Amino acid sequence: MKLLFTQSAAIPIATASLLVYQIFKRYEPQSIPALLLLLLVVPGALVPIVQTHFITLLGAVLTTYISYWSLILIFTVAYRLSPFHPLAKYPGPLLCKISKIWFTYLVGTGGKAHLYVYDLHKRYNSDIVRIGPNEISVTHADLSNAVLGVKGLPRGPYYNTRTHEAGVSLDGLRDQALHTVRRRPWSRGMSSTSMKYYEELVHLVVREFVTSLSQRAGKVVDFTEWATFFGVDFMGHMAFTHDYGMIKNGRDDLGLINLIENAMIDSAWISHIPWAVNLLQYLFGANKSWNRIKIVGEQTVKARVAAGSREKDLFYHLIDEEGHESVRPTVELCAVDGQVAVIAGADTAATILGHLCYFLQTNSTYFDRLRNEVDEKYPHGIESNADLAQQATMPYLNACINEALRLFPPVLTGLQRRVEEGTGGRMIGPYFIPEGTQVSPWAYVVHRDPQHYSPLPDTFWPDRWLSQDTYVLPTGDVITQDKLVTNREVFMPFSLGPMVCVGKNVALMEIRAVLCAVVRYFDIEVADKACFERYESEIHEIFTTKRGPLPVRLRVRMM
Ligand code: HEM
Repeated sequence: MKLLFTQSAAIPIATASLLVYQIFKRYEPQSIPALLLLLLVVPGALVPIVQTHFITLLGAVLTTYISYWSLILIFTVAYRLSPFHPLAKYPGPLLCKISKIWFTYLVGTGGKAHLYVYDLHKRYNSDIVRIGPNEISVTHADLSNAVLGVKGLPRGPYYNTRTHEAGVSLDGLRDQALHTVRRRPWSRGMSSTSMKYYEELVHLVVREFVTSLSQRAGKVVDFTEWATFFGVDFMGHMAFTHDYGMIKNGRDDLGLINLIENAMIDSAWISHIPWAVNLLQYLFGANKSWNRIKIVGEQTVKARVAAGSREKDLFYHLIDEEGHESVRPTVELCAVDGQVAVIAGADTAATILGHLCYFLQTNSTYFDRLRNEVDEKYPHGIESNADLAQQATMPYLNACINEALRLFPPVLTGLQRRVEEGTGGRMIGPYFIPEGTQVSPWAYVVHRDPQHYSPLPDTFWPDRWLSQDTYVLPTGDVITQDKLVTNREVFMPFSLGPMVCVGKNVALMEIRAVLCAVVRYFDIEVADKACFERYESEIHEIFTTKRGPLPVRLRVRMM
């Protein structure tokens, strides 16, 4: 009687799986045809070779496929855990070393990956921890130079998901040279002349925001929701001269906010396993929310193109109306980039406004200090002094904003970069990082590292951003300046270097303007204490930030 599985059957299967494992290790194939070929066709081709060693065809098929796949897995895991792996000397949890699937699971099921990475750095007491087989999180100060800086690293495969039918959006471009070219129209859209125009828009939308909230004075409003109304309406005006009307109507008729949130949730976890994107989309249509956003975006762009360039909004620059570029970008690609602006700009600015409402309401001394500064600056109301650039010089206002951005950067995820093959590796401070490694600095983790921000790195304490000789800590203790560490070099809520947020100045302008207006014109009363108490625990990482409600009652103070 023939044996079920003899040595002569095992040799071809083991050899093929070892070869295919090497292909996976070296080339990381991601296309569906390549995956089908390597995972289904190759073992299928082995069946006739080994079939004679089996009693039944079914036995041959099952044994071949199962042992082929198992061997590939065993080779993979053994190498990743072995001392021969190039990242072997860096600490990290076993499951992270074995596969990125564990980390993806954490992102997809809990939205608390930022806390996980924070804990890992504490647990291993290390500047570098392994969060994937070929990925590290880094907190060393040199990240601002060696990872994100001008001579830093290109983006990693996390960004592969930002490929649309019309092309790759600016925020997904991994090729540094191409990124520089594509960023040019954006930079023109952020010039000082453009900023003057956006300043008018900020005034317009802030005025509408204050008016609409005054009409609801005494009633409960959710500040998280209203901040998002502001963010979306402002970006609509800025990007497309389009009014989404959320502030005016006090609601989101298009359901755009939910769509954006769902799209971010989907891409937050899928982006960690870019090799599976095609498969997941094919099997589960994992792109549904993005497709809906695309439809809404296309309608906005159609209306914008039909209306023509009445104003020099961001789209005017993206579409290159002034003809600066030798090759004009397509309307479709500009539409994608314009939508990116709305998605990247609306929710992030709103997030920080919500965080500020939370922190200042739970620390009334900070709120009072801020109000004193604003009242002093605007004794006759904000309209009397319309130059928003002056708000950049208000020390306490900016200290509060920086502190909120430090503790809860709206882009909560790590900004993945990659040491490309053929570069010979990269030094980050004293650490050698081999080729083929994904390097992710997580602003949330870097900003809470006591080597960069101390004392009380986990506490909201705006004073750390002020320049003084002595400081009174929230604990009541007094420290001198030499005991304070505030490392501005690694302050990265907007990222750093050539891929720094292109909307940083606009974002700061809006945030300052809204915060000044709210503090100047309203008394704020917490309407549901429980929501405020659980606010921090309801913060979830979805690339950006998913946050809970902040129900407040506003009373008009003075106009
Ligand atoms: C508080 C508000 C904001 C924060 C915290 C923020 C944060 C960031 C961060 C961290 C990045 C880098 C992301 C990465 O490399 O994956 C980024 C990129 C970007 N942001 Fe912002 N952002 C804000 C507001 C805005 C606004 C208002 C706009 C639009 C006008 C905008 C447009 C963009 C774009 C287009 C990119 C991609 C830049 C590039 O690839 O060159 N952001 N932002």
